[in-house]
Amino acid sequence: MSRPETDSPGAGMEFTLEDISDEEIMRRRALYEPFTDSVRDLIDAVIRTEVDDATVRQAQAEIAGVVQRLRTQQMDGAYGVRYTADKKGMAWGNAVIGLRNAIAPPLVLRPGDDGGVVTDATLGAAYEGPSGLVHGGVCAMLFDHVLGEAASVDGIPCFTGTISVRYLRPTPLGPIRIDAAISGRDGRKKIVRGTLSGPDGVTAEAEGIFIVPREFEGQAFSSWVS
Ligand SMILES: CCCCCCCCCCCCCCCC(=O)SCCNC(=O)CCNC(=O)[C@H](O)C(C)(C)COP(=O)(O)OP(=O)(O)OC[C@H]1O[C@@H](n2cnc3c(N)ncnc32)[C@H](O)[C@@H]1OP(=O)(O)O
Repeated sequence: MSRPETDSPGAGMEFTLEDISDEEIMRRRALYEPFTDSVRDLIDAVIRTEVDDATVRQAQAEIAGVVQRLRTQQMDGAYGVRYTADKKGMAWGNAVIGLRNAIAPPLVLRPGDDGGVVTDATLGAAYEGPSGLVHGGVCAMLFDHVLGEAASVDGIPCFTGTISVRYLRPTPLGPIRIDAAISGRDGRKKIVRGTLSGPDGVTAEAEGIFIVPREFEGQAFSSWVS
């Protein structure tokens, strides 16, 4: 299956231009958002089902049938970081924000009051580490992305150089919120801080050093905050 043309601005990063109208984006969103949500539901159902063995085997055969049908037409490789002609980001395969990635919660980011970014999400059974609690690696992954978005609010994408997470108390599965903002700049480096909160307040803090690749210096892409 052919793919849209890919642009490689450097640093091993590739962006793929999808020259499509807003109506086409809306059409694809309306198609894939509920489709992917139903797979998220499936993941949750698989973890928590208590049906008998025969029903599990029958469900497995039905899922295999669906997979086979979807495999009849597939793109090569991963989805890629796509954007529209007016530079709207469509990272729909992304592990954290991907609209077409059932592993992603997916996070939806919005600008924060402090020039940073904020997101609210609900983390269910698929994100469990200790019993009833969010996996520490999941917290780190979400921080990595949200801090990365906060580092990139001026439209210049950054790579994570170093990130450290301080787990203050356990994060219960359920509603969470992440806030992040740039706290300092030093040449191509941006220092970003963030917090993860549950219903009873902050449960973890993170600090990261995000680096603008040399090739991107002075280049403006566009805001990724969707
Ligand atoms: C049209 C489309 C719109 C796009 C709209 C954009 C919005 C888009 C938002 C996406 C948000 C995604 C958020 C997810 C973020 C990831 O998950 S990124 C994936 C994980 N990270 C990686 O894979 C990075 C791998 N590492 C590398 O590629 C390279 O090591 C780096 C990080 C680019 C640095 O390489 P470099 O530029 O050659 O670094 P170098 O010149 O040696 O050093 C520069 C400075 O940084 C320091 N430094 C270097 N490495 C490190 C390090 N690891 N830690 C700390 N400091 C470091 C150096 O000490 C030096 O400091 P100074 O001496 O200047 O004080």
